[in-house]
Formats: sequence, structure tokens, C-alpha cells
Amino acid sequence: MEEILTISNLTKSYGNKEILKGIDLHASRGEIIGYIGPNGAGKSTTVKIILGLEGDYGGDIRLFGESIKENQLAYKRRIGYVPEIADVYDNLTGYEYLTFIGQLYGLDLDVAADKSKSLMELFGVGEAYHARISSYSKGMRQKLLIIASLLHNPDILFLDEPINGLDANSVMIFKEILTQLAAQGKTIFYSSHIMDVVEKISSRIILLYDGKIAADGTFAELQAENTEGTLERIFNQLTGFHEHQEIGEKFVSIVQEVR
Ligand SMILES: Nc1ncnc2c1ncn2[C@@H]1O[C@H](COP(=O)(O)OP(=O)(O)OP(=O)(O)O)[C@@H](O)[C@H]1O
Repeated sequence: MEEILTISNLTKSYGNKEILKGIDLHASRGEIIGYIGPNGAGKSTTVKIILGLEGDYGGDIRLFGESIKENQLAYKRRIGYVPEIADVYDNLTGYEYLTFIGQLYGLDLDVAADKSKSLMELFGVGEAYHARISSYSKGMRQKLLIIASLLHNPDILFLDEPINGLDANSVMIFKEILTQLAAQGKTIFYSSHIMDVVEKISSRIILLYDGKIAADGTFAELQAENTEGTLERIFNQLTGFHEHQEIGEKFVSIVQEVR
């Protein structure tokens, strides 16, 4: 399989805090990689380094066969990114925002506008196309971010909690979109804490824990190597976590304390 992304011995520290302690991973054409790990493990940091948003790291990253230190503009044009935080320009309309992004990626205004309108309609938010983003609900904003990441037909897509705020029907549409994109040869890097979705859509799952890759394989392989059952249980096992009941009980007892 054609290798699209190769990360070798990636290290990253903030101050004297070592976040990534030498990670190796790869992604091929057509793969959906579920990238999981506890809060603060360094998943977003990994993605930001690949996108060129974070410098000052150790190791080597190759995207589309070239080091990302070379020819930055060319590789960035082939990337789509849905960030975790919806930092969109509130005063713009959906039309203004999407055509702006589309043109940044080199599309003609007419093409960007046509594509944007059709995609908004298909996602059930066509009526908000000319409304200001400040009036959008959480899910509508998320749909806007998803559309913005795809307008230029990228070859690799980085998604950080992409279904945040989407209703059940929209989640079904989105999962279908990902399956179709992967079938067309796109590579998808999917970071999320929603284990049942990761379990179902990923062709391979990578778990980042304590600055290292603690697991890398298909869901069936992870089950065979660890515990049978859900990805949630495998996650518990690999991160050595079994105290949810005890912590929950203590939490509620403090909430209920009368002083
Ligand atoms: N700019 C920064 N300066 C200092 N520390 C940072 C910075 N960005 C991230 N960190 C630290 O790096 C660690 C990894 O953060 P990161 O956002 O990559 O985690 P994550 O795996 O995406 O977590 P989550 O699942 O909570 O989104 C955290 O401990 C965070 O505090």
C-alpha cells in the first residue's frame, strides 16, 4: 500500500515536560486511522506538528513521500483539517467564510460558492448559507468546519473530535462520507474520545499513552492482544485504568457533603 504519512521517532517537549517520547507511526492511502489516548496525551500536538503549526520537535515526518520541512506550501494544499475548537469568523456568513477558505486553497470564487452551497444543502444547513455564523448552532458550526476542510478535495484529512455537536442523523451521513472518501483513496486521521465510533469506522487504531504508541492495529488485532470486548475496555486495560466506580462514588459523596 502506498505510504502517505510516516512518522519516525517524533519527540516534543514543552519546557521540561516531555509530551512525545519518540513515536513511530504510518498511514497508507485509503486508511482511516483512529488516533486515541487519554486527555493530554499529545494527540493534538502530533497533528499540529504534522500541519506545521508546531515547530521545535525531534524526529522525522514524511508526508506524500517528502519531509515536511521541504516544500511546505505544496504539501499543505493536500491537507484538510477539522480542529477541535470551532474558531470560525462569527461576523461572516457561511457563504463568505467558505468561499474565503476555498479561494485560499486556490479555487475560483464561482466554484467555491457552488460547491459550498451544495455541500451545505446536503448537510441540511442550506438555509443558513447566507446567515451570519454567530447565529449558527454548535452542530451547524461543526458542519461548516467539516465542509471547509473538504472544499479543496484534500488527499489526507486530520479530524479532531469532528462529530462534536452533530445530531444522530448527521453522524450517520458523516460516517458514510468518511467511508466513501477512504474508498476513493483518501487517508483519514481521526482523533476522538468517542470509542464506539472510532471502533466502527477505523481500519486501524493507534493508542498514544505516556508519550509512546501503546497499541497499533486493527480492532480485531487489539482485541486478540488485549481484552475481548469493546474498544472502551481495551482503552481501560492499556491505560491501566480500573477505578471509574471508586472515583465516581467519591465524587458524588463530596458533592453531597453537608458541612
Ligand atoms: N502550547 C503549549 N504549551 C505548553 N504545554 C502545552 C501546549 N500545548 C499542549 N501542551 C501540553 O501538552 C500536553 C498534550 O496536549 P494535547 O493537546 O496534544 O493533548 P491531547 O492528547 O490532544 O488531549 P485531549 O484529549 O485532552 O484533547 C498537555 O499536557 C498540554 O498541557
